[in-house]
Amino acid sequence: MSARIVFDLDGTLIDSARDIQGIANAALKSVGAAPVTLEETHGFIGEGIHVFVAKMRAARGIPDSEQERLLADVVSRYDDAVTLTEVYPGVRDMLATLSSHHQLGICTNKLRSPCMAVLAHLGMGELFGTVWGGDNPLGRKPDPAPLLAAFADLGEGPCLYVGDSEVDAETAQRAGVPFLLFTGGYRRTPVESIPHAAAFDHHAELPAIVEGLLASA
Ligand SMILES: O=C(O)COP(=O)(O)O
Ligand SMILES: [Mg+2]
Repeated sequence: MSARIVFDLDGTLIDSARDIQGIANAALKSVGAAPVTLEETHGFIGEGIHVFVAKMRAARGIPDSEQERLLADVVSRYDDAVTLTEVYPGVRDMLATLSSHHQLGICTNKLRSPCMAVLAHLGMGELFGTVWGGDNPLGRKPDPAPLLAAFADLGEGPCLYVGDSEVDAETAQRAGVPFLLFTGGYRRTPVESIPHAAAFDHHAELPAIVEGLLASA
């Protein structure tokens, strides 16, 4: 049975935290603040770049009045922040396998422009029938609207959402679709506390999980 499978991006298909840390620290340097660590960066990703910058400011005691200036600084560097990003092990084979039977899409809170830039840089731009970024007019995850729109773009068939975070799990729940949790991304809480239909540690596991869920649906 052909299904519609939508993926989150940061922390799910790609490990982009080093690039995001780099542009965050360039912005922090411009206001004389100390850099953020990779671990802090993981904790700030997932709710869009506005929230990232707000959390980054809070961690360094930078006032609200600096939000827009820092946000503009980070966004201005975002399209070029691709060189340190890595595709998680097994992702390319997994996508090749799934795309031969199913329709694939992306629903991320990353802005659409850097999302398309990093997908193009990694040679993955052609695999997805639809891409919804965090600056779409319908809303941002955990609002289910962009996820539902992504599924609608992909036509017919059962729906699955694959992500790495608490926000993704809530989005799937609100959209009424099964959630598949990649445990190796940027989640902040234990796997057991994040609602999921299935969890996996390596992307090579995903095609069999998908077929199992579709067979039992
Ligand atoms: O917070 C972001 O900018 C993007 O994160 P996501 O791809 O995990 O939705
Ligand atoms: Mg994510």
